[in-house]
Amino acid sequence: MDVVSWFSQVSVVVGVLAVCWTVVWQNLQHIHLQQFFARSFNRRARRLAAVVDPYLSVTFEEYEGGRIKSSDAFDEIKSYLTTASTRDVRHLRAESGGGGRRDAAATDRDKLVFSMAKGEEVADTFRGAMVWWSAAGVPPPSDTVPWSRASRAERRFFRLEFHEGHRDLVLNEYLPYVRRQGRAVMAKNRQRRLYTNILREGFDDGFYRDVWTHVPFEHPKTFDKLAMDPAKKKDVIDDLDMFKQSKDYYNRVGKPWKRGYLLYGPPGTGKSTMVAAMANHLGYDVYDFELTSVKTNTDLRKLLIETKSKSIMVFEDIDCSLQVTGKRKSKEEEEGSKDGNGDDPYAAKQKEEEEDAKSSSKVTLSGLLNFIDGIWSACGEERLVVFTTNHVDKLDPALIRTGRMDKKIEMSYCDFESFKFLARMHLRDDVVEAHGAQCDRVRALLQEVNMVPVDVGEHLTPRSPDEFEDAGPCLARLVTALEKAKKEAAILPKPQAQPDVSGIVVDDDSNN
Ligand SMILES: Nc1ncnc2c1ncn2[C@@H]1O[C@H](COP(=O)(O)OP(=O)(O)OP(=O)(O)O)[C@@H](O)[C@H]1O
Ligand SMILES: [Mg+2]
Repeated sequence: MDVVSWFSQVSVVVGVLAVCWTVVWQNLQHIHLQQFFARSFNRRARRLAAVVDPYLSVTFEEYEGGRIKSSDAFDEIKSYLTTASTRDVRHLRAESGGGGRRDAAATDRDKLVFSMAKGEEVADTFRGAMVWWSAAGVPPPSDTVPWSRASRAERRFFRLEFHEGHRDLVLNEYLPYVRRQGRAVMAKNRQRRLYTNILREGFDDGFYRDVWTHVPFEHPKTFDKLAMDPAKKKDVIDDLDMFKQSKDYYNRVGKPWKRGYLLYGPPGTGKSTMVAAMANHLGYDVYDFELTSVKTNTDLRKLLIETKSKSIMVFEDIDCSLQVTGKRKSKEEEEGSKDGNGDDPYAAKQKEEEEDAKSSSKVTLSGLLNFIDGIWSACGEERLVVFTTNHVDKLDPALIRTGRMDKKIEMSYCDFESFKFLARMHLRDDVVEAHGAQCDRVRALLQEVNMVPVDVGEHLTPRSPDEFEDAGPCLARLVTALEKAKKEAAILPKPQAQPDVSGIVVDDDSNN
């Protein structure tokens, strides 16, 4: 007799016993000795069950903690089973893996990661103990909200079965081993991701599966392709490296392992590009927070809870996303109306539309401050919070004080060093030496006019294959553009330099 049919016969016997017990129990309702019989019968039934079915099981559900957060254990087990299951299982689930890593070899990019499909079972051994994993899913309860896709999703889980005699080994040693191995597999197959939060109606049903959507993160920018002052660049890279290695330090001082960066400067100076370079340098995922799509502080917290460790949380153009400009904003508005701007119907309409867009988000400054360093900010670790802005002077000082924004980096207009860097990147390594006269002219002009790196790069981009060989026309285009900008600058007032906020220290009185 094989094991399966033996078990099915045993199950029948146990089933019959269970029915008998129910009948006896119902008939004992009115008998005085009910409690005595119940206790002793239960004890014997448990012993009998242990003899006929000495197997225990542990279930790992995909969502835990009241279904707020996807379970790390579930993900780790899923990854562990990719190695254990592929040989023995007939039905597999396939996902792309490894392709999001910039260092991934071309063959890695085609790689797929397999895991067990629902209904499959696989055996595993650990120090002589045999265990069985199965993948299953149950339909959602019938009373879920009909329009919410998340709530209609199946509840997936893994079940582990093992002999009672291996209880301690499995619970205390095998499962921690599985989680460690799973994490290692996840790190190996990790496909870096760029997440975005999209507005979802009706997701507030206790099941927050879809608050983030993602695509593979494949931005090609790295620090060695970013034009900025070499000393400043080195400082940023050192700071990032230090942060990555500082787990013990953060533990020792009792601070959540995270760091805030403020990138500020005119449009086109490389702030967003710097975020991509940071993510590539650290190997982190990027969460792009679109605050205008976040309705309330509570929704912002839900988004935070669903972010994973080793990630960069970016708030682009923070001054436009939210009313974080504090009292200064209303003062400006007052001044604006005094200037008579209110008479311009086009400007008034545009302003109204902007206000409408902002008012769809009820995220407040204090909500954002709490997000950065409130009690919830400590869930997860190894994360950067990055704000970018074109108008650093408009931000509420509480938002950017040290401790919230630990490092403030100004991205500025192109200087001659940055020009040489961009010229070598876009054209040839020897371009500066080969076109000395034109480059000297560029140097002189850059001292007189401001041009952002994106524009310098655009003029230096070759427009025909010949221009790769001879950089003259590209440099000439740049010189012409700079001369034109100089003429215009002579007529228009010079743009104001960004204020220095690097050492700003502000009282923390707006976090209440
Ligand atoms: N310092 C730089 N080094 C190399 N490339 C740059 C630099 N600055 C800008 N660029 C190029 O210019 C383009 C625009 O840059 P980016 O989007 O990073 O600017 P930004 O500062 O974020 O602008 P905005 O304030 O409008 O968001 C990118 O394609 C980038 O490659
Ligand atoms: Mg940008």
